[in-house]
Amino acid sequence: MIKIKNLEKYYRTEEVETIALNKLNLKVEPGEFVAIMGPSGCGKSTLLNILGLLDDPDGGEFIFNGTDVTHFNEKKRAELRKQTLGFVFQSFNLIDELTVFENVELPLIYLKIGASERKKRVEEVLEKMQIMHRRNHFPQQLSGGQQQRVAFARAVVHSPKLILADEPTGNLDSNNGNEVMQLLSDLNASGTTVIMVTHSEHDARYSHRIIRMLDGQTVTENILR
Ligand SMILES: Nc1ncnc2c1ncn2[C@@H]1O[C@H](COP(=O)(O)OP(=O)(O)OP(=O)(O)O)[C@@H](O)[C@H]1O
Repeated sequence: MIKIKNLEKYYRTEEVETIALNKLNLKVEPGEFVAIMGPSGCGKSTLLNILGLLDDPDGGEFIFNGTDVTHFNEKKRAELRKQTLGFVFQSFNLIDELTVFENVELPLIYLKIGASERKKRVEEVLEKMQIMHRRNHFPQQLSGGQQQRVAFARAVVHSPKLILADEPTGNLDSNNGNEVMQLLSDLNASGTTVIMVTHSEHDARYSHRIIRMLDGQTVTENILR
């Protein structure tokens, strides 16, 4: 699903140049659940942004689903993003002015799916995430755990091939955190590829493989199952 070769990313400010990714190599097969770990500043978010087609690399090669996307322009990246990717963030990133239902409906509106099909799919996923009873609430009226379940519903409502999760339990207590990790595991068990950045060894143990990064490179790998 993902083949990355010698990936490079630099950040230049007036005085300094930071090498965020230094000829990084990575392969992820369809159906895998991979955790990415490493100290602050080692390049995890930079890598996740490139994997999520939110940013482009300065060097190297990125093959996604058999297509070379290294030099895709923003229009092509956005198209691929909305069709095939789902994002889950530490800060949930829900839109405060929209209800639960409307937040989850958004990816389907972007895909120009009709209203009755949207309603069906949104209700289905809200049921699955056990948050249907809050469908007309606004994000601020929900607990952290409930907000993350809504964010999950939004991430998966269009059945993406790949879920990218950035510290998905970072703002949750351990009960809600475990629930969210179980949701990720269930999604993965039903065929969705998952790549998750985490600082938590506990969360990483839900994955199949832990990739450890240092100074913009992958350094070790632990195969868990
Ligand atoms: N927009 C930017 N401008 C300049 N430097 C940046 C920018 N974004 C990231 N960097 C630098 O690139 C390096 C990698 O950052 P990145 O955010 O990918 O690390 P990280 O592993 O995700 O860290 P954390 O665990 O703290 O979130 C760091 O040295 C960081 O300071």
